[in-house]
Amino acid sequence: MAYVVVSGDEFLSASGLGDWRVVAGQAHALFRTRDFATGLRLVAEIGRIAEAADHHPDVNLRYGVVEVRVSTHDTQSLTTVDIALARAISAAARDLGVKAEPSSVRAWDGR
Ligand SMILES: C[C@H](O)[C@H](O)[C@H]1CNC2=NC(N)=NC(=O)C2=N1
Repeated sequence: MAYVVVSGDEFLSASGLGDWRVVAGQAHALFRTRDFATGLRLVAEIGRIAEAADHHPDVNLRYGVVEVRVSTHDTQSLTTVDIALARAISAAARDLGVKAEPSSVRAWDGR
């Protein structure tokens, strides 16, 4: 795929990405899901979105929390595809009544 690379600032200034923060070149969101079942539903929806787009985030499911990290592996950067994926993930969370907590975003291990 011909990716269009964007900087962290360009990613964050795209519309509809208020849930997201950029840490070490990757975009992160943290969703407070309140319980495990809601977290599982959000992860399932993220999986459906990722497979449809053939673009896959990293996901960390815990009790009450789903952390999501997005970047493009092929370019080792953020791209316009990450913008679309992040928007779709935020919309899925909103549809489930799940709120993001950008102030709690942190970097986590592994790429
Ligand atoms: C062949 C396939 O299209 C590629 O490997 C896709 C799959 N999913 C992907 N997901 C992400 N996040 N970055 C990629 O570069 C990527 N590449």
